[in-house]
Amino acid sequence: MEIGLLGFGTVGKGVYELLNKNRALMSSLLGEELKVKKILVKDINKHRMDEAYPLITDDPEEILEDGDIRLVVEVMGGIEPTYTYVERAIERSKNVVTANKDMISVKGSELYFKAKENGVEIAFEASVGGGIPIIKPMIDYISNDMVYEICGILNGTSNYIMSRMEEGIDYDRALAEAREKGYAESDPTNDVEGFDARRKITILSSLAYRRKINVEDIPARGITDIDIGDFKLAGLLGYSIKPVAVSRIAGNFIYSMVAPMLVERDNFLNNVRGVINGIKIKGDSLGELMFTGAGAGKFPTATAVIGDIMDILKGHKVKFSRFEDCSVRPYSEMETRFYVRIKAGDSGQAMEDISVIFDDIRMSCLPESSDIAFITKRMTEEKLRIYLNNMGFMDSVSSIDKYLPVLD
Ligand SMILES: NC(=O)C1=CN([C@@H]2O[C@H](COP(=O)(O)OP(=O)(O)OC[C@H]3O[C@@H](n4cnc5c(N)ncnc54)[C@H](OP(=O)(O)O)[C@@H]3O)[C@@H](O)[C@H]2O)C=CC1
Ligand SMILES: N[C@@H](CC=O)C(=O)O
Ligand code: NA
Repeated sequence: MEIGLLGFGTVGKGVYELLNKNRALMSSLLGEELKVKKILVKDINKHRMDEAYPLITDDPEEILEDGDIRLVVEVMGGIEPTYTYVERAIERSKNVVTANKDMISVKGSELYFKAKENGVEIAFEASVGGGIPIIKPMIDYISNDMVYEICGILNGTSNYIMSRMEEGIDYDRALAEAREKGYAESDPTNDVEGFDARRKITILSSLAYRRKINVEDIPARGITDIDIGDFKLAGLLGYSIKPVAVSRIAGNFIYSMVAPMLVERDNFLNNVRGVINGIKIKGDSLGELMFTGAGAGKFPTATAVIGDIMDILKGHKVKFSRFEDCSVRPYSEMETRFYVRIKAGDSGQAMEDISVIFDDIRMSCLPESSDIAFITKRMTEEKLRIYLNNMGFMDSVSSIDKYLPVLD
C-alpha cells in the first residue's frame, strides 16, 4: 500500500520513522507492506533527513493526482489549504487519516459524508488525546450508552506548562520547553489560550452526544494569567490547578467550557501531569471511564495515526447518522464553587469582611504578601459576579485579581 504524507513536521516525521522501524511487524499484521511514496512540505529548501529527501515535494498534485497512492495521511495542520487537499484526496477515492483537530472540529461531518459518498474512510484518532485511543472507543463502544459528561485535560502543552509552574519554573521557560519537545502547535496561542482544547472537547462532545456543535460557542479561557502565586494559594487550600475542558448534556443544551480549574488532590486529574492528558467519561450505564496517556509528542501521536491506517486497511468502517442541532451554554451557568484571589489593603480585616459576605468559606494567604484566596460555596458565575461587585466596595480589599471554577 502506497501512502502520501501531507506534512513532515513533528508528527509527519514520527509516522515516517515508525513505519520504517516497524515495517516487518506491520507487514505481518496486515499482510502487505506500507510504503510512503511522497511527502508534501511547505518549504522545499528546509534541511531534511537524507533518507526521506528524495520523497519530498512542495507540489500537492504529486500526491493528490497519483493513482497508486490509496491513502493520504494529513499532518500539515490548519484548515486551508488542508481542507481543500483532503477533500480532493477523498474525491479521488483515497482514504484519509488526519491528526488535525482544527479541521475536524469544524469540517469533520462534511468530510465524513464526503468520504462515504466516495466509498472511502476518514479517521482522526490523533486529533484528540494524541496517543490515547479515545475516538475509536467513543465511536465503536461507548456510543451505545447515553454519555452525559466528558471532562479532562485535553492539551498537552498547557498541562506541561502548568505542571512545570507548579514545580516553580516560570511560564516562558516552560512554554519554550514544550515547543522544544514538539508538543506545541505552530502557533502556541492555540494551546495556551484554550483554543486547541476547545476543538478537542467539540469533537468528543459531538461524537458522544451526537449533536452538531459550533466550536466557537464554547467559552475558552487560557492559562496565561495563572502565576506561581496561584499554585501556592491553591495548594494551601488543598488543590492543584489544571487546564480543564468539560461538557455536559442536559436535554438539548450542552454546557461546556475550557478553563484553568482548581482540582482536588484526590481527583484523578490531579496526577495527570506534564504532557499527559486525562479524560473522564460518564455514561448512564457504563458509569465512569478514565483514559490517560501522552496527549502530544512525535511518537505517541504517530502511533495513533498508524493505528488508524491499520484499521482502515483491515477494513474497519465507521457509520454515523446525521447529528442533531443543539444549543451550547457556558458551563459556568451551572452551579460550581469558585476560587477567588484578591489583594487586601488590610489582610486581617479583609478576611473578616469576606467571611461576612461569603459564609462557609475556606481561605489561604501568602506569607508576607497581601494576596488572599478563598473557595466559595456552590453558585453560578452570574451570582459570583454580584458577590464580587459588593466586595469591590470594601475598604479592606484593594483589588479582585481573578476567579477560577473548582472542578467538582
Ligand atoms: N505535535 C503534536 O504533538 C501533535 C500534533 N497534532 C496535529 O498534527 C498536525 C501536525 O502537527 P505537527 O507535526 O506538530 O506540525 P509541524 O508544524 O511540526 O509540521 C507541519 C508540517 O506541515 C507542512 N506544512 C504546513 N503547511 C503546509 C502547506 N500549506 N503546504 C504544504 N505543507 C505544509 C510543514 O512544512 P515545512 O516542513 O516545510 O515547514 C511541516 O512539514 C497538526 O494538525 C497538529 O495539530 C495532533 C496531535 C499531537
Ligand atoms: N498542541 C497539542 C498537540 C496535540 O494535540 C497539545 O499540546 O496537546
Ligand atoms: Na487519540
